[in-house]
Amino acid sequence: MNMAIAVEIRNVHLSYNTGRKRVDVFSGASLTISEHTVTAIVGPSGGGKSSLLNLVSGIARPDQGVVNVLGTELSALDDSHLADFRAANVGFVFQAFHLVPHIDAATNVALPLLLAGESRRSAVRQASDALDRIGLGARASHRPYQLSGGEQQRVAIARALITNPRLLLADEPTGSLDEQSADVVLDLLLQSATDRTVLLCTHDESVAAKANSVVRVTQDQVGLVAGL
Ligand SMILES: Nc1ncnc2c1ncn2[C@@H]1O[C@H](COP(=O)(O)OP(=O)(O)OP(=O)(O)O)[C@@H](O)[C@H]1O
Repeated sequence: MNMAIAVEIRNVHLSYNTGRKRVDVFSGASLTISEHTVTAIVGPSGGGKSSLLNLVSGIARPDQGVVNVLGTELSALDDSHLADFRAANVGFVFQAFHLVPHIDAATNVALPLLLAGESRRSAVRQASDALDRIGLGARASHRPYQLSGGEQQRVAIARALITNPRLLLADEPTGSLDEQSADVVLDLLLQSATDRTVLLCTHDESVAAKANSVVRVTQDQVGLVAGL
């Protein structure tokens, strides 16, 4: 099968400098991810899973090497163009949901559209439709603290997808959920891959087993262990 490439990482070196101490995370990592696939990123704590997502989103810049995302070489973009690229192409889901606490679910989902300049009326209508589609229509006017963890994560996914990004990055999206809620959230993420490329970090083997590909990240090594 000839698939387009969504992410290409070539000979990437990444280190963090904290005072006098330097942490080398990647020393020549390479990886290719096909479009419209779900890739699980697994590996030990501290191995570099979040760092890999940060490279792909441009939040972390490599010391050396190429990070090409959706055909764009990220090192060619300055911070402002990188922020535009991210807003247009990348959705994020985090383990801790990161919903804004004092606004309701519909407004949380509408936020990326409001930030992109859409009218409040149109943004909230689209957000309410998105919540309907994932079975949370009746919760649209609830604030995050009035929702279960699984419901909050579904709201966070709706928010990440509201701009229809080509790439969805999820960092331990099921890590703080019970098994049943985790299954619902994972299904939502998997379904979303029909229209986009999904990368998710996970400690959970059963989550990784549902992905198309599994990438193992250990200190200094990034490698495809299964899949496309
Ligand atoms: N901002 C930073 N400054 C210094 N070191 C950092 C920074 N961010 C991450 N590191 C270090 O880089 C290495 C990789 O961290 P990273 O968070 O990418 O790992 P991870 O696989 O996602 O870990 P976990 O599963 O525990 O979340 C670790 O040794 C970590 O301590």
